Amino acid sequence: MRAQPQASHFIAAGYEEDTAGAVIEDIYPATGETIARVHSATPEIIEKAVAAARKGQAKWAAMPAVERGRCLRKAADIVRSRNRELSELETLDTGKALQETLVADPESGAQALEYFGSVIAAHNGEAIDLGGDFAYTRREPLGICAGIGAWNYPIQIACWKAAPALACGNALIFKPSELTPLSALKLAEIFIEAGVPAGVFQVVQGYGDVGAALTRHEAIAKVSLTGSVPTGRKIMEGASSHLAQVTLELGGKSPLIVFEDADIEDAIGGAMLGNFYSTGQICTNGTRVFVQRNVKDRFLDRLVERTVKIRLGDPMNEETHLGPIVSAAQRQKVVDYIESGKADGAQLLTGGGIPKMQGLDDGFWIEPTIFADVTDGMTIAREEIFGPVMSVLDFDDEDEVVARANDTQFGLAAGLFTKDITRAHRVIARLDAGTCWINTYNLTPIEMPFGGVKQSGIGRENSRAALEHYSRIKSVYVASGPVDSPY
Ligand SMILES: NC(=O)c1ccc[n+]([C@@H]2O[C@H](COP(=O)([O-])OP(=O)(O)OC[C@H]3O[C@@H](n4cnc5c(N)ncnc54)[C@H](O)[C@@H]3O)[C@@H](O)[C@H]2O)c1
Repeated sequence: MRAQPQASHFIAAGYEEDTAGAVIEDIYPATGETIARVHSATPEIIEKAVAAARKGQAKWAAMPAVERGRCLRKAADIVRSRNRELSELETLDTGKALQETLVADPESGAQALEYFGSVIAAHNGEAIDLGGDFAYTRREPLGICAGIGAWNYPIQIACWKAAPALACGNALIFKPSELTPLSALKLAEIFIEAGVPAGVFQVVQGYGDVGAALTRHEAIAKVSLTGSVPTGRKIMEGASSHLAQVTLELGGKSPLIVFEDADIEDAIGGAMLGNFYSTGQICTNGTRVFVQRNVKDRFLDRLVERTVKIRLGDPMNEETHLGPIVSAAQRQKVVDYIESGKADGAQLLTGGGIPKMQGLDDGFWIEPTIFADVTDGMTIAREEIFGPVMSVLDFDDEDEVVARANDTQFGLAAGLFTKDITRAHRVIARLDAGTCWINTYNLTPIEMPFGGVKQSGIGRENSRAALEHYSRIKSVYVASGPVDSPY
């Protein structure tokens, strides 16, 4: 299987190559085959991208917002019309089941383009009456922004950053994860087709050093990262060299709380969705499932019954539920966490191994895994695993579970299941998390702000909140009479 792009980077309005850059092997996680080879951006490529962004951004920012919005909505239509092609590419790059990518990946990107393409014309400054004199504010773009992506939702991440950035009149230089370089290039082609000027959305490939070079570049006004907490720290440090703004969407170890009065089948559905979808490679996953003690046995019995029915297999087969993990290194990390869970005395209820996959044995497979009797101090309850490993913990009462849920450096997401709606709101208000769900899990509609607190991040993506992070306010005082000067 080959998915070789025309060239590694997308600069100005077309593909560009510089073979002096380090080679990036793009591997199909289901088979271990190399599907493409691209080169990491050299300093010359980065400078070309910055120069083209300067030109393109000036033109783009001068267009009325309603026209920029029209281009973004056209891009949304093109993404939708190529959904299958883009989904297949995303499946090749990530290994995620086509059953998922067909409904979730390009489509959520299209929703971002459509949403920001629609709301931007109404995103204006304000007029402030000062009693005769007045002031007004302008919402202006920041200039050139850099987007740096993780590998779990490549085209969605590119769109979640590009849509609000471009809507506000910025240019975006996007660096995909080195593990998933392909779909952002297709998005760049689509923007050009939709009428977005050259240089406004560009793609440079690279490892962390390219992300670091972009972050430290003085022309970059803002860096938006989706990635891990350690990378977030480095980006904040790099951006501080010239006080660039940051949006950081980082990792998590989110609590999902099941109270005794919950609809148990729903709660199990939420816990499975929030631990196994995308083979567990979702930042908001509710990987600490707290179940109230008197419903624990019922919960676990049905959870295992339902989990063993999950179908692993060829990701391109639309009947397949779960594909492999993205890379051999990430799979090894997951295996190590499973071993640590066993060594710490958690009870392995199902999974925990590398399955036999006929014809796909060189892929990076792992079974959906459930541990019960997990306690707060165990490594599997404290660290982000980023694989299909669910930890189930018991609790007795509300105060206790809130304190334990909050006892973590992370604060990305949280969820709870209960029929007592008063309790639902009371507990949600007490949880340290940026994105929460009541009686469901992991739904992230574009209209809802998305992001974390504590070490899970800074800033918000999606919703009108994202527009605040990609524009700056200019205040203008307007006098209506002579200057009242004592001199
Ligand atoms: N909050 C969210 O929205 C969200 C969504 C998806 C994934 N994530 C998180 O992402 C992580 C998994 O993704 P990952 O392994 O690709 O993360 P990562 O931090 O290793 O890499 C993310 C990106 O940062 C780049 N990078 C690495 N070092 C850099 C540096 N010094 N300067 C600039 N860029 C650098 C990488 O090349 C990659 O493109 C998990 O922690 C997960 O929770 C968060």
